[in-house]
Amino acid sequence: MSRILLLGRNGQVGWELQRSLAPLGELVALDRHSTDKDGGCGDLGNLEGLRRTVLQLRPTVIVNAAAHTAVDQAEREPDAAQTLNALAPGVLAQAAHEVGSLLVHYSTDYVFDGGGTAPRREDAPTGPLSTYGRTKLDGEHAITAAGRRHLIFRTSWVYAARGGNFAKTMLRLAQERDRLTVIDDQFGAPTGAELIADATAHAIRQALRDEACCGTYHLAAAGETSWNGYARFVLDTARTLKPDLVIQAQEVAPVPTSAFPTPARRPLNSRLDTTRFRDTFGLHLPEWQRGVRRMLAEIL
Ligand SMILES: NC(=O)C1=CN([C@@H]2O[C@H](COP(=O)(O)OP(=O)(O)OC[C@H]3O[C@@H](n4cnc5c(N)ncnc54)[C@H](OP(=O)(O)O)[C@@H]3O)[C@@H](O)[C@H]2O)C=CC1
Ligand SMILES: Cc1cn([C@H]2C[C@H](O)[C@@H](COP(=O)(O)OP(=O)(O)O[C@H]3O[C@@H](C)C(=O)[C@@H](O)[C@H]3O)O2)c(=O)[nH]c1=O
Repeated sequence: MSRILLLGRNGQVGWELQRSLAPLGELVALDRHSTDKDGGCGDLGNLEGLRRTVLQLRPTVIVNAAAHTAVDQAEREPDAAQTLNALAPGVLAQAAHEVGSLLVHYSTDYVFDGGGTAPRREDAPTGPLSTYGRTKLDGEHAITAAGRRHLIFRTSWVYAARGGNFAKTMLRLAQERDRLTVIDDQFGAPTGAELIADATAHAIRQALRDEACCGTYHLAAAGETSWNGYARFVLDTARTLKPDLVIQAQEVAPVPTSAFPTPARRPLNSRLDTTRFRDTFGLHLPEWQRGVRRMLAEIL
């Protein structure tokens, strides 16, 4: 029977993984507060504890859903971001190598520089614009350098019913303000944690049977929108699903990136080409609107 070690169990993706991974075997799900007493150390900042956890548990699969995901905050605390997003995945990869585990990890569209308009393939040149993107890319490199079989899923614009995300921010702001200003020149695909978790479980099953499936994959919902288009869709759908919801904002004004300065630069083109994922795992990735609608129906 497989033993699966899940790190970051309380995040958007981690929470959904608890559900999707449970049928695969014995699941040991940790968060940053988990200590030896309840089955290991789940703090990505404690590199020695993390390593000990893997060596003691000897899991068949390690799924790392924990990360430093506060994009602007990472500019102020690059060392913390580097430890969580780069050093910890490196330690996990090395320990996985020692005990023979398959390591599953998540990365981001923010490893790219956002040039052009075409969806990026996995082998496209990277060029992160932010500390978050750079540290996530360092994490990818640390995993591939360890030389053990792994799955790295680069995804984008993640949302879930549980946890904080852009869609929920828009819903909150639209109830407080008359007008929202939202960038309309950054493009990507909002991707549900539920979809990521289901696809991960499916891919793990396949990778345990067939080592050739290992590597880096783009895993994102189909279609594309801008943050502005996403915000409009969220508010329009919310109005339809819950007509008595008081939405103050009458306008979601489109603005260019230059008019919305943030500490971290974000890519203009976050489109991910998911052909490799589809061809390898044979899974249909639905249009982004479907999951967003479902999430809104759940939370409203
Ligand atoms: N969110 C997004 O838009 C995107 C995310 N990704 C990647 O997907 C993965 C999952 O992201 P998502 O679920 O959205 O992220 P969340 O921010 O929802 O969850 C991240 C989790 O990491 C945990 N964490 C933070 N610091 C530590 C630590 N020191 N030790 C252990 N756990 C820690 C957090 O714990 P706590 O709850 O206690 O803070 C949280 O549960 C990440 O690798 C992320 O980089 C990729 C593309 C887009
Ligand atoms: C709140 C707000 C944001 N924006 C812009 C800023 C930014 O360009 C974009 C998204 O803002 P956020 O800060 O919510 O999202 P951000 O934290 O940049 O989201 C990213 O998170 C990391 C973890 C990832 O890996 C990425 O795929 C991506 O999902 O929307 C507006 O234009 N108006 C607003 O009112």
